[in-house]
Amino acid sequence: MITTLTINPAVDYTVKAPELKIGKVNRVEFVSKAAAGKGINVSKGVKNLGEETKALGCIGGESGQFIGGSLKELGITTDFTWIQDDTRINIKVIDDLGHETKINQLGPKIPKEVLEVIEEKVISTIDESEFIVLAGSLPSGCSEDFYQKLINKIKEENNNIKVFLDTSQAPLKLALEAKPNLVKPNLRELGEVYGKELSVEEAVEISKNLVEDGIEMVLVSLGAEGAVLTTKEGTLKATPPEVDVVSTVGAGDSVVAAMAVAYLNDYKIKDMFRFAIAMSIATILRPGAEMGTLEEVNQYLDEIKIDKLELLEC
Ligand SMILES: Nc1ncnc2c1ncn2[C@@H]1O[C@H](COP(=O)(O)OP(=O)(O)OP(=O)(O)O)[C@@H](O)[C@H]1O
Ligand SMILES: O=P(O)(O)OC[C@@]1(O)O[C@H](CO)[C@@H](O)[C@@H]1O
Repeated sequence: MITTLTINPAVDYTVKAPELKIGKVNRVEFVSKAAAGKGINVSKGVKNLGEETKALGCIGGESGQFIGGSLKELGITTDFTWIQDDTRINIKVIDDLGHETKINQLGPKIPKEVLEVIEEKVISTIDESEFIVLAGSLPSGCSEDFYQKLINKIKEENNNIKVFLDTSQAPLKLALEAKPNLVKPNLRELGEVYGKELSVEEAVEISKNLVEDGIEMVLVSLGAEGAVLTTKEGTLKATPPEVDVVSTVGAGDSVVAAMAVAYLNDYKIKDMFRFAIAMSIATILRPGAEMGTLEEVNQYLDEIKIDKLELLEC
């Protein structure tokens, strides 16, 4: 089973403002409302790809109830911890120029006792999980080393379990020291950790160092340019086909979901990467944070170009 933790879930409202005007009244067309947050999106993706998943995290208020209800409808097992304050609402604004403006709230403060309960739930799921995916920002109340400490605890409990991490800024920087099995920053997020804007070549160099330090797989996503995946076997570059994007929200999460599913099913690295990038194409052709389906992924597999970056091989 693939367990996900979303410590800062969200209800995503996606709206269309054909010509978004800053500082003016914008009349928008409502597109969708979805249970989201990075780990929850990963669970939705895993479920669509036919594997068992359980979503952990903390939710509160009406938005929390909406998330619980939506995941139940999708047939996803959950074990959320309730908090007093409302789960945040994130707004995604799509315009006719193809921009997606993302307005993400910080999220409610999580009491210390709730964090302890969540940690216990993560640890107690270890025996029934092959993977634990930790994903998304940390809300206030959570110290920046939350993921780092949690990964250390998980690994102490059972070193065979695979931990996939998708976060950014200080929580990512600190958690790299705990050596999760997979990290999936985008190019900007990786640059933030190293304090500069990175070229793809520099990102690959950093990825190689991280792999040498003991992180099994480093996948740096590059938006429309695809992604680079570095493992002990070397570095691969995936190039997706050009498509008419509906919404890129959750594209990165769909990559994480598909990597976990492919890993669980013993795919070879190249096939795993192709599967994950095909999943991202299936996802960006759907509105809001909707994830692609297995049938759609199979349609795009042959359209993903995978190259070995020979000069940069580990
Ligand atoms: N415009 C696009 N055209 C084709 N593929 C895209 C496009 N945008 C994203 N993708 C695919 O989705 C994958 C993940 O996208 P991206 O790098 O934007 O992730 P991300 O920043 O983590 O996204 P998010 O945080 O919204 O989940 C890319 O590696 C690529 O395969
Ligand atoms: O604020 P965070 O936790 O970094 O990201 C939250 C979020 O932007 O990530 C998902 C897309 O990846 C959205 O569903 C959600 O609104």
